[in-house]
Amino acid sequence: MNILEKIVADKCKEVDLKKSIIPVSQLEKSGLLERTPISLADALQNSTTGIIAEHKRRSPSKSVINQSLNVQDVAEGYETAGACGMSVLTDGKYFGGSLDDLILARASANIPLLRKEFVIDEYQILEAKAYGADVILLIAAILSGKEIKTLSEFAKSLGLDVLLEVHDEEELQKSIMPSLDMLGVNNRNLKTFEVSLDTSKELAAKIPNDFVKVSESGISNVDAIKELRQFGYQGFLIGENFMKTENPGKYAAEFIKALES
Ligand SMILES: O=C(O)c1ccccc1NCC(=O)[C@H](O)[C@H](O)COP(=O)(O)O
Repeated sequence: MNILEKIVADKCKEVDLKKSIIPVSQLEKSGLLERTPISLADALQNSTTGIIAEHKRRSPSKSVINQSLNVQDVAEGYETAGACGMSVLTDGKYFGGSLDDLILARASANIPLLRKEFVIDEYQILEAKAYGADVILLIAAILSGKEIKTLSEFAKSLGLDVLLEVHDEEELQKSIMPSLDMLGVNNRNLKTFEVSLDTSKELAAKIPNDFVKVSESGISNVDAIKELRQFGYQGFLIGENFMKTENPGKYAAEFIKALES
């Protein structure tokens, strides 16, 4: 089994357990689904920088990145820095995240929040909305075209934006559908962890212009963003480069200032 298969196998068990503890009917009755989400796609289209800054404590590829930070400080720092949106990893076993992180980020920042999760079930989308997210991620490498359609249409019915992530042309071809808002190209191969920004450059022309293009992973400097913009990218998801510093918000502010100059 590769790491992605292991994550998905664990996720299936986790979702089944959660459904038995907090059933869908309870989530629906909670009143938590009433909030009107903020669109990340709109924010990216109206932005001059397009930074989506991530909260990421650890990862399968890098092990520990930063476990000593308070998620509320990070969220506040990212908003003050001028990030367009924030990505919050909610997987516990592999990334050290949780839904509590999402709640705390929501309480501290009024920018679009992406629930960064391995979504395989509508239940996780309901959770995303209930805990304050504005956007969900769907990963083409772990879903069929039919699943992408069902899950993205469900997210849209709740008013959430959908970011669909691909890593190659085959994943892209099975995924293009009107219920997606943003198409993200992950520069990291999630099976081998190899990272190359060429992945974004090579796939750019194959992504229809109806979608906001987002480049994800391995972005560590302003010049890389300036180059990716030439390929039509409007969003840039950055995790480790911010999170490995003592003060991600302060570092993101310097990064964004440099991007604007
Ligand atoms: O980051 C990993 O090691 C990883 C492994 C397996 C599945 C997903 C993984 N990462 C999720 C992401 O896509 C990144 O956190 C995100 O794009 C930011 O990447 P980076 O700026 O390189 O931290």
